[in-house]
Parts: sequence; structure tokens; C-alpha cells
Amino acid sequence: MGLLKEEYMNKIDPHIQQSQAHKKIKISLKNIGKQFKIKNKIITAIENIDLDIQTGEFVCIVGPSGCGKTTLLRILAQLEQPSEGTLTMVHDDLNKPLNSMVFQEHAVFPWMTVKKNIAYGLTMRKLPKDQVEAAVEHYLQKTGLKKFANSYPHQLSGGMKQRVSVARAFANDPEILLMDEPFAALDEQNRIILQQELVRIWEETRKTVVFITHSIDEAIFLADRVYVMTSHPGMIARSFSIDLPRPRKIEQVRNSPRFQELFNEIWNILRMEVNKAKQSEML
Ligand SMILES: Nc1ncnc2c1ncn2[C@@H]1O[C@H](COP(=O)(O)OP(=O)(O)OP(=O)(O)O)[C@@H](O)[C@H]1O
Repeated sequence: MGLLKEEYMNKIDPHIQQSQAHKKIKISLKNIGKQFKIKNKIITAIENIDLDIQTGEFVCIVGPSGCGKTTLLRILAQLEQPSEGTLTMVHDDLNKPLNSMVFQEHAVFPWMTVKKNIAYGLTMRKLPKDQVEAAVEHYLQKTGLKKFANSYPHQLSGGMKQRVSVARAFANDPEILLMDEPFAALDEQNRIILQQELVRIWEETRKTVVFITHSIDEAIFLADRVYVMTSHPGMIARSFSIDLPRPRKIEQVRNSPRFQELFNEIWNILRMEVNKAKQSEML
């Protein structure tokens, strides 16, 4: 059961507020649920989601296919209205966008050069030209795209295109980055390289990130906290604090006994949820 637009705005707007310095919670979800109506059938995508995300925290969400991860992210991006519950997001600096989204693929503009793609959000905000150029230059450098600044997306590999998406999101300088399986379509080598680059840029910027992934390895390598969701309808099954030291290097993380321990704990929960999802598909 959806909300009317006005009801929704009443729910969201008062909570996108300027924070006081002592406030640490950036995103708070209380009892969030979402139902979709298809023909006469109601599908509960997510239910009873309660979680708090701290300012500067890197959060990964893993869960079986179809458990509502994208729905949750779309609610955070305000592309979707929750059917129930309260979403609170603290907007600290009104000169910056509250959030930017990075999608799995097809998110770069094919008619724009790499440089123009990265500059897009800043240009739309009509920021001074030299400020835009400095930000673009910075992220071209950080993502190894300098040589391709004037190339068009069709001249780039899949990995390069995702770099452009990541560079654009960071250059836009949002307070919250919402990432929906951004590396899922990449081959293993490119995925590792981009994970390493993302972690490096994030460790410098410490933005609040919500990152959806199917990969337990990826979640542990990137996150401060991993939430595991239940199968349909999606609820939070468990949360894991990822207490691995930073800065992180992929080889060190993967070889550490703590990584193995976390992997096994998360997999034990996820395996049960994936099996449940399979059983309900067979019914
Ligand atoms: N716009 C929509 N209309 C109807 N049902 C929807 C809509 N969006 C999502 N759903 C349903 O809600 C449930 C959750 O979907 P969602 O895409 O959020 O899951 P997911 O965990 O991101 O899936 P995956 O891991 O496969 O990408 C699914 O049953 C899906 O069919």
C-alpha cells in the first residue's frame, strides 16, 4: 500500500534536516516496509527494517537474490516511497547534494566525454568552472582515467566505464553514496582493482556509503559494517562489525584469519537464507 505524494513528503522532508555537530547518525530507518501491488497481488519486498548508519560509515548489504536490496537502496535515494516506517537522513551541508547513486552498468552518458561525464553533477549545480575543473582533474587522477579524459564511453572497457561512474559520484561530492552492485558485471581482475581503488578513495574522503553486493568477499573487504538480509520478504537477519584494520589491502585482508572467520559467519547466515529462497521458489 503506497503513500500519497504529500503524505510521503511529510514523512521525509522534516527529517532531511541540518544536523547539530554532536549528531553522529546519518541515516536512520525505523520499521521501514515496502509493498508492491501487481495486478491484484500484494508483494512485500521488505519488512520491518530498522537500522542506523553513522556519518562516515561504509555499510554493505548482502542478501539472497530478490530479497529487496535494491528496493531498500531506492528508498534511501528517494526514488521509491516506503509503504510504512520512517526514514531519517541528516543533511549536514546544504551546499552539497545529499546523495549520489552508482548503478551496476549503463549509467554513463554515451554522448559525453569522460571528462564531461565526471563533471556532470557539478555542472548541473552551476559551480564555478575552475572548481569543476579541479574536481574533475582530481578524480581523473585518482581513478587512473587521465589518459582517457577526452574519450567517449564506447571507446572504454566495462571496467573503465565503471571507473567513470565512481569518479563522477565522488566528484559530485555528495554526503551519502548509494552503490547498487557497481562491480557485479566486471571480470574478477577488474573487480579487485576497482574495489581497491574505491577503498583507497573512500579512506581519504570518509563519505557515508551504502553498498549493495552479492559478494561476501567484497562486503568484508570494503565495509565497516555488513548487514545480511533474510530471503523474501527482506528483513535484517544480522549485522556484523568488520573490525579489520585500515588502510586495507586486498591480499592482506583475504589472507587474514579474521577475514576467514567473518566470511564463515556471514556465509552460514546467508546460506540458510539462500536455501529458504530456493525452497519458496519451488512451492
Ligand atoms: N517496481 C516493482 N514492482 C513490483 N515488484 C517489484 C518492483 N521492484 C521490486 N519488486 C519486487 O520486490 C522484490 C525485491 O526486489 P529487489 O529488486 O529489491 O531485490 P534485490 O534483492 O535487489 O534482487 P537482486 O539481488 O536479484 O538484484 C522482488 O520480489 C521484486 O520482484
